[in-house]
Amino acid sequence: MENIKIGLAGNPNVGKTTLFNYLTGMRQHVGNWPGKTVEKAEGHLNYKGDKVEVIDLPGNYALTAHSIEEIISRDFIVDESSDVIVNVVDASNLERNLYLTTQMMELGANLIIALNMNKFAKNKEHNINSKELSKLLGIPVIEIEAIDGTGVDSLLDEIKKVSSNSIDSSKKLVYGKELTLHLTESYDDDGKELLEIPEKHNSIIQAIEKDKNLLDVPATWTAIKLLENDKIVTEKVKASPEFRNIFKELDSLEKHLKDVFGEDPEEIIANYRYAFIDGLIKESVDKPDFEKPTTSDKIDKYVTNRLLGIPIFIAIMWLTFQITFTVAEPFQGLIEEGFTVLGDFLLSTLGENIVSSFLVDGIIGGVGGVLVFLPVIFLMFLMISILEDSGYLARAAFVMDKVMHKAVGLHGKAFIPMILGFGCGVPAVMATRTMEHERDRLLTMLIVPFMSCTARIPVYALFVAAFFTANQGNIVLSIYLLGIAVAIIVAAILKKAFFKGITSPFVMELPTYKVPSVKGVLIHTWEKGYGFIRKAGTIILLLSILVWALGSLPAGVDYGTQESYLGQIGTVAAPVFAPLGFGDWQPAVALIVGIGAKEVVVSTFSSLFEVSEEGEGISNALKTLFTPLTAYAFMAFVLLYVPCFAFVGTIKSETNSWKWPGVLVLVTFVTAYVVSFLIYQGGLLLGLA
Ligand SMILES: Nc1nc2c(ncn2[C@@H]2O[C@H](COP(=O)(O)OP(=O)(O)OP(=O)(O)O)[C@@H](O)[C@H]2O)c(=O)[nH]1
Ligand SMILES: [Mg+2]
Repeated sequence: MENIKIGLAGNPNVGKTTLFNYLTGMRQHVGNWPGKTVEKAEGHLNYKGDKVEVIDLPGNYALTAHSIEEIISRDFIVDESSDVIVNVVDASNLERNLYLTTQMMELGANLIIALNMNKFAKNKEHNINSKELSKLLGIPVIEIEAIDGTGVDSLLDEIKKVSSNSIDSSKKLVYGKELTLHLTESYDDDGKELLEIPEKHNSIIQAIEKDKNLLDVPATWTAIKLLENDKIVTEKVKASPEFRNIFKELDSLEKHLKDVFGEDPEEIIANYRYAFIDGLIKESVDKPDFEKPTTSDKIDKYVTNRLLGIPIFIAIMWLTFQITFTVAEPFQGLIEEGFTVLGDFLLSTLGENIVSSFLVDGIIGGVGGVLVFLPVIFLMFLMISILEDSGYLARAAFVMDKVMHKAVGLHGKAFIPMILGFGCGVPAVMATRTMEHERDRLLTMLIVPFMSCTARIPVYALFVAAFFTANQGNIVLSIYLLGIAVAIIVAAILKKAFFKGITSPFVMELPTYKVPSVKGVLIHTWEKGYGFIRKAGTIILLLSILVWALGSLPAGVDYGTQESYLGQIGTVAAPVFAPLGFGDWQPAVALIVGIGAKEVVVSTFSSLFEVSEEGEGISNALKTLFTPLTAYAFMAFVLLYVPCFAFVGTIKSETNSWKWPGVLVLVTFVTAYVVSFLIYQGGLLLGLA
């Protein structure tokens, strides 16, 4: 029994994780937009008596040192003792995909190409001769269909073959006479001198070859990376005793290339890569001279249209909320009734004492108060999963990108994280890893929390049911749009004040539309929904118990009254919120505990009111504290202030300092305060009180 370690590498959104899941039977996140996988995942399978370890890598277009996920993939190929790299390639975008392939070939990786999405290539009338392609590249090319496992057995057979008989994939790579002369290594694999290279021509290679420590990667690769100004490789070479000589040769080669081509070395290398790919495609792919617009192109003519894009985006969100709130309502009522019956039963059997108060006020009031919104949350996740898997979510990001790039100058790659922020801010922050510039990345992290995450939905659901019964969906839509508008404004201000500088343009790739599979959508919905249930059983439960304890102490007070510790804390904090329209102690307490997790705003209210308003329901209790205007200001505050502990913690771990979490807390709190203030005071002026 052998142990074979393989890595799945390739462009974003080509089906690496789909193949990984098929191979390992695991359930890593798959979705129809680029940049889902940001960390590598590991799994394994047994195939014909061998153990195959599989590593799913984040997608990338290049192997430069520009962003974290590129470095992860590169380090994997360079450092880890993998046996085979399976390059998953989208057959319908062969040209672009092969650009990464050439860079892995520069590394001499032991490569196999898994040609995926062949159906989409056929739809475009691209006929790929994979045998020819394989011959030209000097590496095996296997056609697969990752989604149903077609061809996966042949792929595994090939992996087994190649793992014990490795291929030097750099062999067939040619970069024109000029570069080839300068970048060819002096010795071949067997240590035989390659005599045909004229003397002095490959002197940079010879200089690199003098330091054995630099030879864990091909010397040619190091030279290319030096020419490309790669930060990490440059640092590594600087540490070499040979560095003076190497940089001297680099300088003279750079000058030479500039003289000959009149371009930067980086461009020259890219041009050569494309020329190589161009040749490959001409030889091995038969495609029509004029590409017919695909169905995706036809849909995109409207969906990403300059004028229609935003109205369509808003219309889809509107529909999402209408469906969510209308369908969820009856189910919500059922769960509510269930908890009421359970509470009454506990009270009648246990009588009024500390135990029944703990169970009824603390647990049922707290956790139950949030679980009531399970149907809304699940429906919302269902809708998001459908939008995500169909490919629309990437379009939404694209449409927002156009607006924000013009208005704010924010980097295009910021939009996937922002759209993800509608689900949960934590993965959204992780997704900022694809951004090259630290400044863009930090700015994006600071505005992601304004995208309304699902944890806030219970708060909206509670308030719209009480104050805006007839327009629930519309009001929630307006809150979401408010979040987007605030994100744009805050980004513009921060950018002007602290994050000056030009942002590099970025062309966002739009995945092909797909009819989402029922199974895929249900799996996604469940994965997200399960996260909510787990949260109810952990942080929400803990904070509910804390609220209950503070509401019951000091000994002898009536639960949840102003005399309790909870009431005292709220009374001290309440004046801060008075200018925003909600100056009572209960909202103040709810907001304070809600810093832990937004759902706890709801659990706190339900825990406080379930008893004091016996049977009247929490809606009626809220009506004594809020008017529709102050309720709206309160929802806006919940939308905009510090998202939750988990978010702050993620910022801490992603930036490795306490500075940015501090900035985040400040920015979100100030923004929430200012916006709620404007809503309330503006509403008063308009006579909406
Ligand atoms: N029709 C079809 N769709 C596929 C196939 N393989 C993957 N997909 C779909 O393509 C999309 C992207 O798949 P992923 O596996 O998440 O892609 P990835 O390469 O891991 O993407 P990143 O993690 O972003 O780099 C998903 O919507 C998949 O369902 C395939 O063989 N046929
Ligand atoms: Mg993936």
